[in-house]
Amino acid sequence: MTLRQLLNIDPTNPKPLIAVPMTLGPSDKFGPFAQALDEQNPDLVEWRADYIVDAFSQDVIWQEVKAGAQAEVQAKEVSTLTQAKLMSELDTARAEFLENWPLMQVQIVKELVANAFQTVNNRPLILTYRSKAQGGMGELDEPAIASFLVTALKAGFHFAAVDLEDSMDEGLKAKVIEAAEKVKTPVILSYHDWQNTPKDLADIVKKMSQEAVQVLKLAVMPENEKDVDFVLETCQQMNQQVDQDLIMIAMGGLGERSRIEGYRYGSQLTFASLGKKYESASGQLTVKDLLRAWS
Ligand SMILES: O=C1C[C@@](O)(C(=O)O)C[C@@H](O)[C@@H]1O
Repeated sequence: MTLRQLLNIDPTNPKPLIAVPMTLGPSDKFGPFAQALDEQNPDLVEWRADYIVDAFSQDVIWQEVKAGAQAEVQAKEVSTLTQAKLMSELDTARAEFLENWPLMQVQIVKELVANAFQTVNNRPLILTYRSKAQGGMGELDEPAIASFLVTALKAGFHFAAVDLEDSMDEGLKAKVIEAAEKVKTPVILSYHDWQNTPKDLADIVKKMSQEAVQVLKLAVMPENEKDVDFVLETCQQMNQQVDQDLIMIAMGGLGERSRIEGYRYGSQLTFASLGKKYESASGQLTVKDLLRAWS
């Protein structure tokens, strides 16, 4: 099944799918992004949740709750001794907070997900949380990332696909895959190398294909034109050998042509940006430049 068929997006169109990243943080304006989306109308949006979710992590929210409680105590006209006593009660408050956190987290994630779907006007949305180690902005640890993804998948909105980092702990990966299966959301297993183009790229693809996922995505950094050819040729070759749909990208300026020509080698989706300020990886073209290159 092609990726277009799998995601049920205009299955007869011979061109690859175009996905634009939504890289909005808590203080960014969502309106201009939504407007650019309407104008450029890509097939999918990739919600890069790592740009926003960390601002609502357990740690951050606790610091806010604590600061609020401290300010309240300080505003009270009580003796220093009473103030000290009230402050010491913060420990109990912390324990209560931790107990309530799972429910709070569900509520927070629901609101973030609802907001993401509203911004993209219910277009097909890929759920992605990219960790710093894999070139993203996210600093949550792996259990927190897995918990976020599972909670987001269960939030009552249908994601077109969920991105899962191949480097994640096997047990946690299995939890996300299980949650995705339950809500019938395909999983894109992702591998990134921001430094090199690994010589054993084909073996990496084969190993990734052992997982119970529907799509494999590999984005690597080429050092020369040969590396770009190597990525494209490996994509073509692996298409014959693995069941999953493939997305293979050579990043950086050198790799630009892989984003334009990749589909001729069987790469079924290409990432492009709604404008330079929204790009999520080096070498990404704007949707306009990509369409120009194809015309
Ligand atoms: O994995 C990828 C591919 C990507 O890194 C790129 O090179 O276009 C962009 C990311 O947003 C996406 O999650």
